[in-house]
Amino acid sequence: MKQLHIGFIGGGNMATAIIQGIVLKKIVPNENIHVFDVSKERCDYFKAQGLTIEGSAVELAENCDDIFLAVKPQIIEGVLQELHGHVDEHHVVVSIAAGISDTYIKKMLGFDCKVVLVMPNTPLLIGYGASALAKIDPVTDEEFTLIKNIFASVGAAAVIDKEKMNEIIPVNGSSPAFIYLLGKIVSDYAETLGIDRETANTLFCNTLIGSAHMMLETGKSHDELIRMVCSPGGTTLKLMDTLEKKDWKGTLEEAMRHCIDRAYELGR
Ligand SMILES: NC(=O)C1=CN([C@@H]2O[C@H](COP(=O)(O)OP(=O)(O)OC[C@H]3O[C@@H](n4cnc5c(N)ncnc54)[C@H](OP(=O)(O)O)[C@@H]3O)[C@@H](O)[C@H]2O)C=CC1
Ligand SMILES: O=C(O)[C@@H]1CCC=N1
Repeated sequence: MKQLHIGFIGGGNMATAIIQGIVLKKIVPNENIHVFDVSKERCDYFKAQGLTIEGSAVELAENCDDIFLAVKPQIIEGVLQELHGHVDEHHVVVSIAAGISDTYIKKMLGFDCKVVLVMPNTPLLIGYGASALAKIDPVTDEEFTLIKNIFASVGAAAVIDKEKMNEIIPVNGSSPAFIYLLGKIVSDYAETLGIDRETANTLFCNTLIGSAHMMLETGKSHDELIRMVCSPGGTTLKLMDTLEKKDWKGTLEEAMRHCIDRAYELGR
């Protein structure tokens, strides 16, 4: 069987994380992973790992079966203009760009090409990612499974409807930033109370891991889990009351809404 060649246009944060998964799981030999990036530093980095460096997006399309669009949404138009006429029925175009729809990609490439939309996140870098994928006709089950396996090899992978690709962004794509901010606030405040910063960070991060496992594995509802922490007349209730008074829920919902709105603004 012909060996598959997987190409990445853009070799930044997300591409590096996805490539790491492909390399770790030996999905294809390293030389079958192709990268085109305008940054020489990124190209040198991948070359040192035995990957194939391409001189342009067009060259990459000529040498690859799967083409990952891993550049910022703001520059995707130029990349798709370049690719026009160089993508054919055998290629699968995988877009991880926030807000960019399959309709736009197909329009820019000029035909009903194969597109898979993915919203990954940076924890993929260390194998603990969470990615949402949408399968779109005429991608075959076999082609989609291969792409899904790449993301599943570096974390959790869930299939969602393509119409919800923007709505999922605050759930898994952008949420790591919010979680890191939470970690920073907790560590900063603990420090002002005379607690060693590293100790606070270790305790809080392990609390995040443990709480995530409680949500995933106990079968208990979020409310039940909250009740288990809130002793009657105790400390947690005071914490929760304050959050409620400050409309923490409303603030977070608004933040998620603005995140989605921005995806629609970036999108075409
Ligand atoms: N970061 C995240 O957490 C997530 C990002 N995404 C999506 O992933 C995509 C990439 O994001 P991210 O990895 O963070 O971005 P990065 O900026 O880290 O990576 C993009 C890379 O593409 C290079 N580049 C710029 N223009 C071109 C071009 N014309 N051809 C080839 N390469 C080019 C950039 O080089 P230079 O820096 O020199 O311009 C950079 O190395 C975005 O569309 C984003 O929406 C999705 C989910 C999560
Ligand atoms: O901030 C962004 O636009 C990208 C998409 C999700 C995470 N980072």
